[in-house]
Amino acid sequence: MSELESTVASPSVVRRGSVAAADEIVLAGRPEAIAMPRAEAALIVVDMQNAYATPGGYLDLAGFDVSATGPVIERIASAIRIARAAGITVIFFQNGWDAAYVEAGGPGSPNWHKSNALKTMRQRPELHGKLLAKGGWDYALVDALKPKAGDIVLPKPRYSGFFNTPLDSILRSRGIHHLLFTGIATNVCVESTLRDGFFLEYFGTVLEDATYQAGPPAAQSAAIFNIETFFGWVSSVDAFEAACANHASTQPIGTTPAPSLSTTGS
Ligand SMILES: NC(=O)N/C=C\C(=O)O
Repeated sequence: MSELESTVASPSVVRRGSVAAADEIVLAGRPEAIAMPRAEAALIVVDMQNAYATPGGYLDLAGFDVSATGPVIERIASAIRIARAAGITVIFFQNGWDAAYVEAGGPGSPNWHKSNALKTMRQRPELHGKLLAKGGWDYALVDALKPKAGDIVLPKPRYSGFFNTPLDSILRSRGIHHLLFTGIATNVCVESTLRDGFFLEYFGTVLEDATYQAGPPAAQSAAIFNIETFFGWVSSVDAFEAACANHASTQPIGTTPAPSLSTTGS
């Protein structure tokens, strides 16, 4: 038993309410399995744009390694397929700004100083107007992950999907309390959105094999540690698929089996 496990006693399955809904799924995860009604869950696809996932896009041009994003794109495509088949709302985010970068903020905004896209464009003026600009290739979602009718697509101007977007009101109006996260980057926009969701009383779970970091592998590990330990739960695309395949379970509360998810692996 790890030091953390010995100090934090946990139930085997976390459930928001005390009653298991008929459409409940139980997702294997860490530090516990987590139960959620499908009608109260949304799959969040964070910033799967050429900027973040394609060679020649912003992250690549700014010096971040995006060579391993192919399998992540495939797993996100699987998660989207599973969610749609299970009737779970799918929400795509697209990060960026208007072509004149008014929404990015000027020197009075920390975003102007910290955004590596803006910094890259200042260093390489020939890129001005290309990175994360609405309407351009860099801003576009990758070809393999295109929204379908019924999905929701939200632009966002900062790392958190809750900031200056209608996400909270969209979720509240639909009675959604559980957010399943995929996308890039785990340690920036995924973690920022999951953290803000935590403060707004949303239960956040990251499907870790459907995410990828901006930076070294340690950035992924640290984000996953933070989420598992402080802000939410960690699961996988396979566990999501298994949970949705088993959603017809009629077991009464207290006897729900707690699927296990190994703490080793990606
Ligand atoms: N989508 C993200 O996580 N973005 C990370 C960095 C940036 O947008 O500059």
